[in-house]
Amino acid sequence: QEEEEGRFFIDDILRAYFRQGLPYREDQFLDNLPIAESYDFIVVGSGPGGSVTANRLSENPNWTVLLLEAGIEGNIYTDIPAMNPIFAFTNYNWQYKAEPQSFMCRGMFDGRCQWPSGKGVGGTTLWNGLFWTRCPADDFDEWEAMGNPGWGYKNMLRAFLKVENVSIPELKDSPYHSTTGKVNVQYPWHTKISNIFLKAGQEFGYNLVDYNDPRTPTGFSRTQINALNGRRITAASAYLLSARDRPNLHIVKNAHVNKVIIDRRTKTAIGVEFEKNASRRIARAAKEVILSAGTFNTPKILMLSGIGPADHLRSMNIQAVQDLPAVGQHLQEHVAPLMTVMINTTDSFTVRKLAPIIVPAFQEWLSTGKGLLANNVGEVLGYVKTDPSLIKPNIELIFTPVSIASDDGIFLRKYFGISDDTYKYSYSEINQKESFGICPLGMYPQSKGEIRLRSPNPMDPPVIITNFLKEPADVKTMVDAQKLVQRFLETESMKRIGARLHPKIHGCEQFQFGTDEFFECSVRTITMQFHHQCCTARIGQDPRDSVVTPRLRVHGVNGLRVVDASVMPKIPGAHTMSVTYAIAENAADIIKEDWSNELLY
Ligand SMILES: Cc1cc2nc3c(=O)[nH]c(=O)nc-3n(C[C@H](O)[C@H](O)[C@H](O)COP(=O)(O)OP(=O)(O)OC[C@H]3O[C@@H](n4cnc5c(N)ncnc54)[C@H](O)[C@@H]3O)c2cc1C
Repeated sequence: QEEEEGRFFIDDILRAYFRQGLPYREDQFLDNLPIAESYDFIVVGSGPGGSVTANRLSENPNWTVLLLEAGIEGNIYTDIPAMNPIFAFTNYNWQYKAEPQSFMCRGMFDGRCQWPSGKGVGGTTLWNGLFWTRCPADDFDEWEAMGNPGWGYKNMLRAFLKVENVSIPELKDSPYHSTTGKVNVQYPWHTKISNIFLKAGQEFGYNLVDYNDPRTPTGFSRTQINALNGRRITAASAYLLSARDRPNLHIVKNAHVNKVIIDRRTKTAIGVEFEKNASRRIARAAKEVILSAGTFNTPKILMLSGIGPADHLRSMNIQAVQDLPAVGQHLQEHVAPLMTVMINTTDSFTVRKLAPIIVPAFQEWLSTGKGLLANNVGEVLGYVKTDPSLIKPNIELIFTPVSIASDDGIFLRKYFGISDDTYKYSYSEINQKESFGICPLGMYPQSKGEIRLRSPNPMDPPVIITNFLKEPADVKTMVDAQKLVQRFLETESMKRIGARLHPKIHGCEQFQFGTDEFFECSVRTITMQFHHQCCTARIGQDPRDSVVTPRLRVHGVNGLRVVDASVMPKIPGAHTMSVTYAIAENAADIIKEDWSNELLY
């Protein structure tokens, strides 16, 4: 009988799902066609970079495109916004970890930062945090001013408008939003406490704004997320589902690319070597290979192919094709302290409160796309300045209706990798007490890390050296940001709910709470990462300091480009997904233009 009931429940889920007009996603990409020997373009990786590129190139019926992805497609659960951290524990995550560092993540297991990145058709958009943010316009103008024509705000805005289909009523007529793109954007279903965050933001001196409008980069807002009717929109659902039946586009999942095959005589990429179903295969590219494997794996594949710092390649016994010292360098990321705020009201969420309502919440999400599960957890954003004389915001305040202590250390602690000792000392006495979280994210960090090969074996994870919080300026910003949060908690709305910072952090006992030393220790101990890794194959004119040209061609190698978050010349003051989509739309135009007259190429 139990089995029958289970069956009934699953059928019910599927029926409700179909009623929403959304196809159930298992086996969307059947992967049952033989792989041809040669295609015009081979795209590696199906995140926003690869999915957009494969879609746009296969719009030309005269071009054949092969998209190779190491993972599999998403499913009904990856569609649920509130479920996102769960997939860190699955095969949808490459399961990389940074090397131990003294600058940050001191309170994590073995002093190592967890560093998730998505593996699947749709890339990291299958289970990321859904924050849809761009950044102040001049971040892109700075990219252009670094010597990269075509990457200023004007072109990026054109690309954002191509990507986006906004369904927030008050933004539909804005010249900075669009209703014709492929990625739906809406506000998430929100909790009651989010209204208090917004009100406190106004009391703190900030307006309610559209943070994606370049005229109002500073202010508070509900988070815009990439979802439709409470369901996640991924790079696959936006860009691949509609294109998967094109006869000239071949999407192959479970295909791990080992390296690019390069004709050493002409220094031209002629194909890729990949593994599928435990056998090693080769596919040839008549025109180009495009790497969209993300900030960690794109430089890894380049180095395995003989493109990278010559001394490092030598140490790995890899014969260099092209000495490019910047491959894997300039790694940047956004970090923040994870701040826990205790309150006197019953507005936050704890495991105890959630347990009895989780099944009804699932049913509500299935039938209406609303409710708790349609919430992306980071539901309000505030773009603020630690120093009023700054010309643009330097901190993004992220408000969550739960804190690290809300779940008894069962789940979030493991997601962040916080060690048992650190958790026990810092949080056990506030387990499941009413609290919420604030993360003041530093938008413009200066510290830089790097990616290196661990070995010449393509299946080995790369070495990730973070170095974040190495630069004193970054530490000062994080200290100032925590003092700013202290001041924020003095607003009337925050005082009314009894908001106060939880003052205890393991390893920081020797410092008095509220001092610079304490705040420095806190961010170095419980370091929250946002996984906005970028810049390891950055655009630039100078091959000594960049990896691809402004046309995204790998310096010194023909027929090879990179289109993903790794090409960003500098980390933008935004979560990086929408920026990567826009980069890829821009890139597709560039590639089409370059091939519009093949004789000129
Ligand atoms: C946990 C998490 C939460 C995040 N939350 C947000 C957020 O809320 N908002 C936001 O804007 N950004 C967020 N990001 C960042 C954002 O998701 C990325 O910036 C974006 O997905 C980058 O796109 P990409 O195309 O460069 O790479 P990815 O999306 O990572 O896609 C790369 C793809 O290449 C595939 N691949 C890699 N190596 C190989 C290989 N050897 N062979 C074949 N395929 C390969 C991978 O499996 C993957 O599918 C988050 C990231 C993480 C990890």
